[in-house]
Amino acid sequence: MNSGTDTIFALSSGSGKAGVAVVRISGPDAGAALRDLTGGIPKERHAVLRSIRDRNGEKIDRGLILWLPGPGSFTGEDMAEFQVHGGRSVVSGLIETLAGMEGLRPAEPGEFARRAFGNGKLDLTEIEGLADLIDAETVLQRRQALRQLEGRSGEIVEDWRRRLIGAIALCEAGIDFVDEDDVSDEVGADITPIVAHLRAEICGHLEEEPRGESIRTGLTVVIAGPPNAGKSSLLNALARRDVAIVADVPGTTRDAIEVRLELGGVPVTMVDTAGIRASGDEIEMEGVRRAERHVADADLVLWLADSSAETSGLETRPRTGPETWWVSTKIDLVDGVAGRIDAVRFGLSALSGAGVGELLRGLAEWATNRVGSGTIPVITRVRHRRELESAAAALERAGGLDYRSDPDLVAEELRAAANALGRVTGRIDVEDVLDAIFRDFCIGK
Ligand SMILES: Nc1nc2c(c(=O)[nH]1)N(C=O)[C@@H](CNc1ccc(C(=O)N[C@@H](CCC(=O)O)C(=O)O)cc1)CN2
Ligand SMILES: Nc1nc2c(ncn2[C@@H]2O[C@H](COP(=O)(O)OP(=O)(O)OP(=O)(O)O)[C@@H](O)[C@H]2O)c(=O)[nH]1
Ligand SMILES: [Mg+2]
Repeated sequence: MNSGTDTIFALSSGSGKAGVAVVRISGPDAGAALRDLTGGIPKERHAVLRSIRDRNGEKIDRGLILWLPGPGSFTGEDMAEFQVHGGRSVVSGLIETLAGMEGLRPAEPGEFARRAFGNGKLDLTEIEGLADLIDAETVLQRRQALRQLEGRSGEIVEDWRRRLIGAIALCEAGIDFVDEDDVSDEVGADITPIVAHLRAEICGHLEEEPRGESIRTGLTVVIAGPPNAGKSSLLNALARRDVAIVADVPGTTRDAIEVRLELGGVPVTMVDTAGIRASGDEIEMEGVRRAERHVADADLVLWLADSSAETSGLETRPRTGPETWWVSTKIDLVDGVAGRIDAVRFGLSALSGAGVGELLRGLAEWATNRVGSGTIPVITRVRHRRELESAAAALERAGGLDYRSDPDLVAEELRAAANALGRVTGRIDVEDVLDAIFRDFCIGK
Protein backbone atom coordinates (compact mmCIF):
# COMPACT_ATOMS: atom_id res chain seq x y z
CA MET A 1 0.00 0.00 0.00
CA ASN A 2 1.52 3.40 0.87
CA SER A 3 4.69 4.33 2.67
CA GLY A 4 2.74 5.44 5.73
CA THR A 5 3.33 9.14 5.10
CA ASP A 6 -0.26 9.78 4.02
CA THR A 7 -2.56 11.03 6.68
CA ILE A 8 -5.67 8.87 6.83
CA PHE A 9 -9.09 9.43 8.33
CA ALA A 10 -12.23 7.40 8.85
CA LEU A 11 -15.51 7.23 10.66
CA SER A 12 -14.50 4.71 13.34
CA SER A 13 -17.92 4.26 14.91
CA GLY A 14 -20.45 2.29 12.87
CA SER A 15 -22.07 3.80 9.81
CA GLY A 16 -25.65 4.97 10.06
CA LYS A 17 -27.34 7.34 12.47
CA ALA A 18 -25.97 7.25 16.01
CA GLY A 19 -25.98 9.42 19.12
CA VAL A 20 -22.27 10.10 18.89
CA ALA A 21 -19.88 9.35 16.02
CA VAL A 22 -16.10 9.07 16.28
CA VAL A 23 -13.89 10.23 13.40
CA ARG A 24 -10.20 9.38 13.68
CA ILE A 25 -7.20 10.84 11.85
CA SER A 26 -3.71 9.32 11.81
CA GLY A 27 -0.52 10.54 10.18
CA PRO A 28 1.85 13.52 9.99
CA ASP A 29 -0.88 16.02 9.05
CA ALA A 30 -3.28 15.04 11.85
CA GLY A 31 -2.24 18.04 13.98
CA ALA A 32 -2.60 20.52 11.10
CA ALA A 33 -6.06 19.13 10.28
CA LEU A 34 -7.14 19.44 13.89
CA ARG A 35 -5.91 23.04 14.04
CA ASP A 36 -7.61 23.96 10.76
CA LEU A 37 -10.98 22.62 11.89
CA THR A 38 -10.99 23.72 15.52
CA GLY A 39 -8.56 26.65 15.70
CA GLY A 40 -5.99 25.03 17.95
CA ILE A 41 -4.43 21.97 19.48
CA PRO A 42 -5.59 20.99 22.97
CA LYS A 43 -3.51 19.46 25.72
CA GLU A 44 -2.58 15.93 24.64
CA ARG A 45 -4.88 13.07 25.65
CA HIS A 46 -7.46 15.44 27.18
CA ALA A 47 -10.92 15.76 25.71
CA VAL A 48 -12.10 19.34 25.13
CA LEU A 49 -15.30 20.77 23.68
CA ARG A 50 -14.74 22.84 20.51
CA SER A 51 -16.61 24.20 17.52
CA ILE A 52 -15.65 22.31 14.38
CA ARG A 53 -15.81 24.35 11.17
CA ASP A 54 -15.54 23.63 7.47
CA ARG A 55 -13.29 25.55 5.05
CA ASN A 56 -15.84 28.33 4.66
CA GLY A 57 -15.97 28.83 8.38
CA GLU A 58 -19.41 27.28 8.69
CA LYS A 59 -19.96 25.31 11.84
CA ILE A 60 -20.25 21.55 11.29
CA ASP A 61 -20.84 20.73 14.96
CA ARG A 62 -19.69 21.43 18.49
CA GLY A 63 -17.99 18.27 19.72
CA LEU A 64 -15.28 16.72 21.83
CA ILE A 65 -11.83 16.59 20.30
CA LEU A 66 -8.70 14.70 21.28
CA TRP A 67 -5.06 15.19 20.38
CA LEU A 68 -3.04 11.95 20.61
CA PRO A 69 0.50 12.65 19.40
CA GLY A 70 2.78 9.84 18.26
CA PRO A 71 4.54 7.69 19.17
CA GLY A 72 2.29 7.20 22.23
CA SER A 73 -0.89 6.68 20.21
CA PHE A 74 -2.78 3.63 19.00
CA THR A 75 -1.08 3.70 15.57
CA GLY A 76 2.18 5.19 16.84
CA GLU A 77 1.59 8.19 14.56
CA ASP A 78 0.13 11.58 15.40
CA MET A 79 -3.60 11.09 15.82
CA ALA A 80 -6.61 13.30 16.32
CA GLU A 81 -10.18 12.41 17.13
CA PHE A 82 -13.52 14.10 16.73
CA GLN A 83 -16.45 12.88 18.80
CA VAL A 84 -19.42 14.55 17.14
CA HIS A 85 -23.18 14.20 17.03
CA GLY A 86 -23.91 11.16 14.91
CA GLY A 87 -26.28 12.72 12.38
CA ARG A 88 -25.61 11.99 8.73
CA SER A 89 -24.99 15.61 7.78
CA VAL A 90 -22.60 16.23 10.68
CA VAL A 91 -20.57 13.15 9.77
CA SER A 92 -20.58 13.76 6.02
CA GLY A 93 -19.73 17.46 6.55
CA LEU A 94 -16.73 16.48 8.66
CA ILE A 95 -15.60 13.67 6.34
CA GLU A 96 -15.91 15.90 3.25
CA THR A 97 -13.95 18.69 4.93
CA LEU A 98 -11.15 16.26 5.81
CA ALA A 99 -11.20 14.77 2.29
CA GLY A 100 -10.69 18.28 0.87
CA MET A 101 -7.50 18.84 2.86
CA GLU A 102 -4.03 18.54 1.41
CA GLY A 103 -2.31 15.24 2.31
CA LEU A 104 -5.40 13.58 3.76
CA ARG A 105 -7.25 10.60 2.32
CA PRO A 106 -9.85 8.10 3.54
CA ALA A 107 -8.36 5.07 5.34
CA GLU A 108 -8.58 1.63 3.79
CA PRO A 109 -10.21 -1.15 5.84
CA GLY A 110 -7.94 -2.08 8.73
CA GLU A 111 -5.41 0.59 7.89
CA PHE A 112 -5.18 2.05 11.40
CA ALA A 113 -4.44 -1.45 12.74
CA ARG A 114 -1.98 -2.06 9.91
CA ARG A 115 -0.10 1.07 10.87
CA ALA A 116 -0.15 0.02 14.54
CA PHE A 117 1.47 -3.26 13.41
CA GLY A 118 3.96 -1.48 11.12
CA ASN A 119 5.02 0.74 14.03
CA GLY A 120 5.43 -2.21 16.38
CA LYS A 121 2.43 -1.26 18.54
CA LEU A 122 0.64 -4.58 18.04
CA ASP A 123 1.91 -7.94 16.81
CA LEU A 124 -0.08 -10.11 14.41
CA THR A 125 -1.83 -12.11 17.12
CA GLU A 126 -2.82 -8.85 18.83
CA ILE A 127 -4.18 -7.54 15.54
CA GLU A 128 -6.18 -10.76 15.19
CA GLY A 129 -7.40 -10.35 18.77
CA LEU A 130 -8.56 -6.85 17.90
CA ALA A 131 -10.44 -8.18 14.85
CA ASP A 132 -11.99 -10.96 16.96
CA LEU A 133 -12.98 -8.48 19.67
CA ILE A 134 -14.82 -6.37 17.12
CA ASP A 135 -16.62 -9.54 15.92
CA ALA A 136 -17.18 -10.99 19.41
CA GLU A 137 -20.81 -11.96 20.05
CA THR A 138 -20.43 -14.03 23.21
CA VAL A 139 -18.68 -13.69 26.56
CA LEU A 140 -16.09 -16.39 25.83
CA GLN A 141 -15.32 -14.89 22.45
CA ARG A 142 -14.82 -11.54 24.13
CA ARG A 143 -12.56 -12.98 26.85
CA GLN A 144 -10.45 -14.88 24.34
CA ALA A 145 -10.16 -11.88 22.01
CA LEU A 146 -9.18 -9.56 24.88
CA ARG A 147 -6.51 -11.97 26.10
CA GLN A 148 -5.13 -12.15 22.60
CA LEU A 149 -5.34 -8.36 22.09
CA GLU A 150 -3.47 -7.91 25.36
CA GLY A 151 -0.65 -10.03 23.97
CA ARG A 152 -1.04 -13.22 25.99
CA SER A 153 -0.96 -15.56 22.96
CA GLY A 154 1.87 -13.61 21.41
CA GLU A 155 3.89 -13.86 24.63
CA ILE A 156 3.62 -17.64 24.69
CA VAL A 157 4.71 -17.97 21.07
CA GLU A 158 7.47 -15.40 21.56
CA ASP A 159 8.72 -17.30 24.60
CA TRP A 160 8.97 -20.48 22.52
CA ARG A 161 10.74 -18.55 19.79
CA ARG A 162 13.24 -16.98 22.21
CA ARG A 163 14.11 -20.42 23.58
CA LEU A 164 14.57 -21.68 20.03
CA ILE A 165 16.82 -18.76 19.17
CA GLY A 166 18.89 -19.62 22.22
CA ALA A 167 19.18 -23.21 20.98
CA ILE A 168 20.12 -21.99 17.50
CA ALA A 169 22.80 -19.83 19.05
CA LEU A 170 24.21 -22.88 20.83
CA CYS A 171 24.15 -24.78 17.55
CA GLU A 172 25.81 -21.99 15.59
CA ALA A 173 28.55 -21.84 18.19
CA GLY A 174 29.01 -25.55 17.57
CA ILE A 175 29.30 -24.91 13.85
CA ASP A 176 31.60 -21.93 14.05
CA PHE A 177 33.93 -23.18 16.73
CA VAL A 178 33.79 -26.87 16.18
CA ASP A 179 37.60 -27.04 16.39
CA GLU A 180 37.74 -25.43 19.79
CA ASP A 181 37.83 -27.64 22.85
CA ASP A 182 34.68 -28.89 24.52
CA VAL A 183 32.24 -26.58 22.78
CA SER A 184 30.45 -29.35 20.86
CA ASP A 185 29.84 -31.47 23.93
CA GLU A 186 28.38 -28.56 25.79
CA VAL A 187 26.17 -27.76 22.82
CA GLY A 188 24.84 -31.28 22.66
CA ALA A 189 24.09 -31.42 26.33
CA ASP A 190 21.98 -28.31 26.07
CA ILE A 191 20.13 -28.59 22.79
CA THR A 192 18.49 -32.00 23.07
CA PRO A 193 16.29 -31.33 26.10
CA ILE A 194 15.45 -27.80 24.93
CA VAL A 195 14.18 -29.12 21.61
CA ALA A 196 12.29 -32.01 23.23
CA HIS A 197 10.58 -29.71 25.75
CA LEU A 198 9.60 -27.17 23.15
CA ARG A 199 8.15 -29.81 20.91
CA ALA A 200 6.16 -31.32 23.78
CA GLU A 201 4.76 -27.91 24.73
CA ILE A 202 3.79 -26.99 21.19
CA CYS A 203 2.24 -30.41 20.58
CA GLY A 204 0.32 -30.09 23.85
CA HIS A 205 -1.32 -26.93 22.56
CA LEU A 206 -2.00 -28.50 19.17
CA GLU A 207 -3.69 -31.50 20.76
CA GLU A 208 -5.88 -29.89 23.39
CA GLU A 209 -6.83 -26.86 21.42
CA PRO A 210 -9.60 -27.11 18.97
CA ARG A 211 -11.00 -25.03 21.87
CA GLY A 212 -9.70 -21.69 20.66
CA GLU A 213 -11.06 -22.30 17.20
CA SER A 214 -14.40 -23.50 18.65
CA ILE A 215 -14.75 -20.34 20.71
CA ARG A 216 -14.14 -18.24 17.62
CA THR A 217 -16.32 -20.11 15.17
CA GLY A 218 -18.75 -21.74 17.59
CA LEU A 219 -20.29 -25.21 17.84
CA THR A 220 -23.04 -26.73 15.73
CA VAL A 221 -26.02 -28.64 17.14
CA VAL A 222 -28.22 -30.32 14.54
CA ILE A 223 -31.88 -31.14 15.24
CA ALA A 224 -32.73 -34.23 13.21
CA GLY A 225 -35.20 -37.10 13.14
CA PRO A 226 -38.18 -38.39 11.20
CA PRO A 227 -40.77 -36.04 9.67
CA ASN A 228 -43.29 -34.51 12.05
CA ALA A 229 -41.20 -35.33 15.13
CA GLY A 230 -41.43 -31.71 16.24
CA LYS A 231 -37.99 -30.52 15.10
CA SER A 232 -39.05 -27.11 13.85
CA SER A 233 -41.24 -26.63 16.92
CA LEU A 234 -38.21 -27.31 19.14
CA LEU A 235 -36.05 -24.87 17.18
CA ASN A 236 -38.69 -22.17 17.66
CA ALA A 237 -38.92 -22.97 21.37
CA LEU A 238 -35.13 -22.80 21.81
CA ALA A 239 -34.85 -19.59 19.82
CA ARG A 240 -37.98 -18.14 21.50
CA ARG A 241 -38.91 -16.88 18.03
CA ASP A 242 -41.05 -18.10 15.19
CA VAL A 243 -38.17 -18.86 12.79
CA ALA A 244 -39.23 -22.16 11.21
CA ILE A 245 -42.54 -23.16 9.65
CA VAL A 246 -44.42 -25.71 11.78
CA ALA A 247 -47.20 -27.78 10.22
CA ASP A 248 -48.98 -31.05 10.75
CA VAL A 249 -47.84 -32.19 7.29
CA PRO A 250 -44.81 -34.51 7.43
CA GLY A 251 -42.03 -33.19 5.20
CA THR A 252 -42.65 -29.48 5.94
CA THR A 253 -39.04 -28.41 6.39
CA ARG A 254 -36.84 -28.67 3.29
CA ASP A 255 -33.93 -26.24 3.64
CA ALA A 256 -31.94 -26.33 6.85
CA ILE A 257 -32.75 -23.38 9.11
CA GLU A 258 -30.03 -21.97 11.38
CA VAL A 259 -30.31 -19.93 14.56
CA ARG A 260 -27.35 -18.59 16.56
CA LEU A 261 -27.64 -18.93 20.32
CA GLU A 262 -25.22 -18.10 23.13
CA LEU A 263 -25.04 -21.13 25.42
CA GLY A 264 -22.65 -21.05 28.36
CA GLY A 265 -20.83 -18.16 26.68
CA VAL A 266 -20.23 -20.25 23.56
CA PRO A 267 -21.73 -19.35 20.19
CA VAL A 268 -23.89 -22.32 19.18
CA THR A 269 -25.59 -22.65 15.81
CA MET A 270 -28.80 -24.69 16.08
CA VAL A 271 -29.77 -26.26 12.78
CA ASP A 272 -33.29 -27.51 12.05
CA THR A 273 -33.33 -30.04 9.22
CA ALA A 274 -35.75 -31.85 6.96
CA GLY A 275 -37.32 -34.99 8.45
CA ILE A 276 -35.30 -38.00 7.36
CA ARG A 277 -37.32 -40.63 5.45
CA ALA A 278 -37.51 -42.21 1.98
CA SER A 279 -39.75 -40.17 -0.26
CA GLY A 280 -40.75 -40.04 -3.91
CA ASP A 281 -40.59 -36.25 -3.87
CA GLU A 282 -37.33 -35.08 -5.47
CA ILE A 283 -37.29 -31.80 -3.53
CA GLU A 284 -37.95 -33.53 -0.24
CA MET A 285 -35.15 -36.02 -1.01
CA GLU A 286 -32.73 -33.16 -1.61
CA GLY A 287 -33.75 -31.82 1.80
CA VAL A 288 -33.08 -35.26 3.30
CA ARG A 289 -29.63 -35.40 1.71
CA ARG A 290 -28.84 -31.97 3.15
CA ALA A 291 -30.12 -33.08 6.54
CA GLU A 292 -27.81 -36.10 6.44
CA ARG A 293 -24.84 -33.93 5.56
CA HIS A 294 -25.61 -31.61 8.47
CA VAL A 295 -25.88 -34.59 10.80
CA ALA A 296 -22.48 -35.88 9.65
CA ASP A 297 -20.81 -32.48 10.26
CA ALA A 298 -22.49 -31.72 13.60
CA ASP A 299 -20.69 -31.36 16.94
CA LEU A 300 -23.86 -32.76 18.54
CA VAL A 301 -27.04 -34.26 17.09
CA LEU A 302 -30.41 -34.04 18.83
CA TRP A 303 -32.32 -37.00 17.43
CA LEU A 304 -36.02 -36.33 17.97
CA ALA A 305 -38.77 -38.91 18.11
CA ASP A 306 -42.49 -38.25 18.63
CA SER A 307 -43.37 -40.05 21.85
CA SER A 308 -47.03 -40.23 20.76
CA ALA A 309 -46.25 -41.89 17.42
CA GLU A 310 -46.73 -45.61 16.86
CA THR A 311 -43.21 -46.13 15.56
CA SER A 312 -40.30 -44.81 17.59
CA GLY A 313 -38.56 -43.30 14.56
CA LEU A 314 -35.31 -44.71 15.88
CA GLU A 315 -34.98 -47.06 12.92
CA THR A 316 -33.82 -44.17 10.71
CA ARG A 317 -31.28 -42.81 13.20
CA PRO A 318 -27.61 -42.60 12.23
CA ARG A 319 -25.67 -45.63 13.49
CA THR A 320 -22.32 -43.91 13.44
CA GLY A 321 -21.24 -40.30 13.48
CA PRO A 322 -21.23 -37.47 15.99
CA GLU A 323 -22.28 -37.52 19.61
CA THR A 324 -26.08 -37.91 19.74
CA TRP A 325 -28.74 -37.15 22.32
CA TRP A 326 -32.19 -38.78 22.10
CA VAL A 327 -35.13 -36.47 22.61
CA SER A 328 -38.71 -37.70 23.09
CA THR A 329 -41.05 -34.95 21.94
CA LYS A 330 -44.72 -34.09 22.46
CA ILE A 331 -44.76 -35.59 25.96
CA ASP A 332 -47.91 -33.55 26.65
CA LEU A 333 -49.78 -36.09 24.50
CA VAL A 334 -48.65 -39.14 26.47
CA ASP A 335 -48.00 -37.77 29.95
CA GLY A 336 -44.29 -38.54 29.52
CA VAL A 337 -41.28 -37.52 31.63
CA ALA A 338 -40.11 -33.93 31.14
CA GLY A 339 -36.44 -33.00 31.38
CA ARG A 340 -33.23 -34.95 31.49
CA ILE A 341 -33.71 -38.68 31.87
CA ASP A 342 -30.03 -39.64 31.71
CA ALA A 343 -26.81 -38.40 30.11
CA VAL A 344 -28.14 -38.68 26.57
CA ARG A 345 -31.95 -38.85 26.88
CA PHE A 346 -34.42 -36.00 27.28
CA GLY A 347 -38.19 -35.65 27.27
CA LEU A 348 -39.95 -32.42 26.35
CA SER A 349 -42.96 -30.69 24.92
CA ALA A 350 -42.35 -27.74 22.63
CA LEU A 351 -46.05 -26.97 23.01
CA SER A 352 -46.13 -26.59 26.81
CA GLY A 353 -42.41 -25.81 27.19
CA ALA A 354 -41.93 -28.64 29.70
CA GLY A 355 -38.35 -29.94 29.56
CA VAL A 356 -37.13 -27.26 27.13
CA GLY A 357 -35.29 -25.34 29.86
CA GLU A 358 -33.53 -28.51 31.00
CA LEU A 359 -32.44 -29.26 27.46
CA LEU A 360 -31.07 -25.71 27.16
CA ARG A 361 -29.17 -26.10 30.43
CA GLY A 362 -27.82 -29.45 29.26
CA LEU A 363 -26.66 -27.87 26.01
CA ALA A 364 -25.00 -24.96 27.82
CA GLU A 365 -23.14 -27.40 30.07
CA TRP A 366 -22.09 -29.47 27.05
CA ALA A 367 -20.87 -26.37 25.18
CA THR A 368 -18.89 -25.18 28.21
CA ASN A 369 -17.28 -28.61 28.63
CA ARG A 370 -16.46 -28.85 24.94
CA VAL A 371 -14.73 -25.50 24.99
CA GLY A 372 -13.37 -25.96 28.48
CA SER A 373 -11.53 -23.48 30.61
CA GLY A 374 -8.06 -23.38 32.04
CA THR A 375 -5.03 -22.66 29.90
CA ILE A 376 -5.10 -19.80 27.46
CA PRO A 377 -5.72 -21.00 23.93
CA VAL A 378 -2.83 -19.91 21.72
CA ILE A 379 -4.42 -21.37 18.65
CA THR A 380 -7.51 -19.47 17.59
CA ARG A 381 -7.09 -19.74 13.83
CA VAL A 382 -6.10 -22.24 11.18
CA ARG A 383 -3.13 -19.99 10.43
CA HIS A 384 -1.77 -20.53 13.96
CA ARG A 385 -2.38 -24.27 13.76
CA ARG A 386 -0.54 -24.54 10.45
CA GLU A 387 2.50 -22.62 11.71
CA LEU A 388 2.66 -24.54 14.99
CA GLU A 389 2.35 -27.83 13.11
CA SER A 390 5.19 -26.83 10.85
CA ALA A 391 7.29 -25.77 13.86
CA ALA A 392 6.57 -29.08 15.62
CA ALA A 393 7.48 -31.04 12.49
CA ALA A 394 10.79 -29.18 12.16
CA LEU A 395 11.53 -29.86 15.84
CA GLU A 396 10.76 -33.52 15.32
CA ARG A 397 13.19 -33.65 12.40
CA ALA A 398 15.81 -31.81 14.49
CA GLY A 399 15.29 -34.32 17.30
CA GLY A 400 16.00 -37.17 14.89
CA LEU A 401 19.38 -35.75 13.89
CA ASP A 402 22.70 -36.01 15.66
CA TYR A 403 23.83 -32.49 16.45
CA ARG A 404 27.44 -33.71 16.78
CA SER A 405 27.71 -34.90 13.21
CA ASP A 406 25.13 -32.52 11.72
CA PRO A 407 25.04 -29.28 13.71
CA ASP A 408 24.27 -27.29 10.59
CA LEU A 409 21.28 -29.48 9.69
CA VAL A 410 19.97 -29.23 13.24
CA ALA A 411 20.37 -25.45 13.14
CA GLU A 412 18.50 -25.35 9.86
CA GLU A 413 15.53 -27.24 11.29
CA LEU A 414 15.50 -25.09 14.40
CA ARG A 415 15.57 -22.00 12.22
CA ALA A 416 12.62 -23.35 10.23
CA ALA A 417 10.72 -23.85 13.49
CA ALA A 418 11.65 -20.36 14.74
CA ASN A 419 10.53 -18.83 11.46
CA ALA A 420 7.18 -20.61 11.66
CA LEU A 421 6.68 -19.21 15.18
CA GLY A 422 7.86 -15.79 14.02
CA ARG A 423 5.20 -15.87 11.34
CA VAL A 424 2.55 -16.38 14.04
CA THR A 425 3.41 -13.07 15.70
CA GLY A 426 4.78 -11.46 12.52
CA ARG A 427 8.17 -10.90 14.10
CA ILE A 428 10.60 -13.03 12.10
CA ASP A 429 13.96 -11.37 12.26
CA VAL A 430 17.34 -13.04 11.72
CA GLU A 431 19.07 -10.27 13.67
CA ASP A 432 17.64 -11.88 16.80
CA VAL A 433 19.75 -14.98 16.26
CA LEU A 434 22.93 -12.97 15.86
CA ASP A 435 22.10 -10.88 18.91
CA ALA A 436 21.61 -14.00 21.02
CA ILE A 437 24.94 -15.46 19.88
CA PHE A 438 26.85 -12.33 20.79
CA ARG A 439 25.08 -11.82 24.07
CA ASP A 440 25.36 -15.36 25.38
CA PHE A 441 28.82 -16.29 24.17
CA CYS A 442 30.86 -13.12 24.62
CA ILE A 443 32.65 -13.92 21.39
CA GLY A 444 34.54 -10.64 21.31
CA LYS A 445 36.40 -11.44 24.51
N1 LIG B 1 -12.33 7.27 21.36
C1 LIG B 1 -11.68 6.11 21.20
N2 LIG B 1 -12.03 5.05 21.94
C2 LIG B 1 -11.39 3.86 21.77
C3 LIG B 1 -10.34 3.73 20.83
C4 LIG B 1 -9.98 4.87 20.07
O1 LIG B 1 -9.08 4.84 19.23
N3 LIG B 1 -10.68 6.03 20.30
N4 LIG B 1 -9.71 2.47 20.68
C5 LIG B 1 -9.01 2.11 19.56
O2 LIG B 1 -8.57 1.00 19.35
C6 LIG B 1 -9.88 1.48 21.74
C7 LIG B 1 -8.92 1.77 22.85
N5 LIG B 1 -7.61 1.39 22.47
C8 LIG B 1 -6.50 2.17 22.52
C9 LIG B 1 -5.29 1.54 22.59
C10 LIG B 1 -4.15 2.27 22.73
C11 LIG B 1 -4.21 3.67 22.76
C12 LIG B 1 -2.98 4.46 22.99
O3 LIG B 1 -3.00 5.67 22.89
N6 LIG B 1 -1.88 3.81 23.34
C13 LIG B 1 -0.62 4.46 23.66
C14 LIG B 1 -0.53 4.85 25.10
C15 LIG B 1 -1.17 3.92 26.05
C16 LIG B 1 -1.28 4.46 27.50
O4 LIG B 1 -1.46 5.63 27.74
O5 LIG B 1 -1.19 3.60 28.38
C17 LIG B 1 0.53 3.53 23.25
O6 LIG B 1 0.25 2.35 23.00
O7 LIG B 1 1.64 4.02 23.16
C18 LIG B 1 -5.45 4.29 22.63
C19 LIG B 1 -6.59 3.54 22.51
C20 LIG B 1 -11.29 1.48 22.20
N7 LIG B 1 -11.77 2.81 22.51
N1 LIG C 1 -49.03 -31.72 21.15
C1 LIG C 1 -47.88 -31.33 20.65
N2 LIG C 1 -47.73 -31.14 19.34
C2 LIG C 1 -46.54 -30.77 18.85
C3 LIG C 1 -45.42 -30.58 19.71
N3 LIG C 1 -44.37 -30.23 18.95
C4 LIG C 1 -44.80 -30.18 17.68
N4 LIG C 1 -46.12 -30.53 17.61
C5 LIG C 1 -46.92 -30.62 16.41
O1 LIG C 1 -46.38 -31.59 15.55
C6 LIG C 1 -46.51 -31.23 14.19
C7 LIG C 1 -45.16 -31.25 13.50
O2 LIG C 1 -44.33 -30.28 14.10
P1 LIG C 1 -43.03 -29.71 13.38
O3 LIG C 1 -42.30 -28.92 14.38
O4 LIG C 1 -43.40 -29.04 12.11
O5 LIG C 1 -42.30 -31.08 13.06
P2 LIG C 1 -40.96 -31.30 12.20
O6 LIG C 1 -40.22 -32.40 12.86
O7 LIG C 1 -40.26 -30.03 11.99
O8 LIG C 1 -41.56 -31.84 10.84
P3 LIG C 1 -40.90 -31.83 9.36
O9 LIG C 1 -40.36 -30.47 9.11
O10 LIG C 1 -42.03 -32.17 8.49
O11 LIG C 1 -39.86 -32.88 9.36
C8 LIG C 1 -47.15 -29.85 14.20
O12 LIG C 1 -48.52 -29.98 14.02
C9 LIG C 1 -46.87 -29.35 15.59
O13 LIG C 1 -47.80 -28.41 16.05
C10 LIG C 1 -45.61 -30.78 21.11
O14 LIG C 1 -44.70 -30.61 21.94
N5 LIG C 1 -46.86 -31.16 21.52
MG1 LIG D 1 -39.72 -29.02 10.32
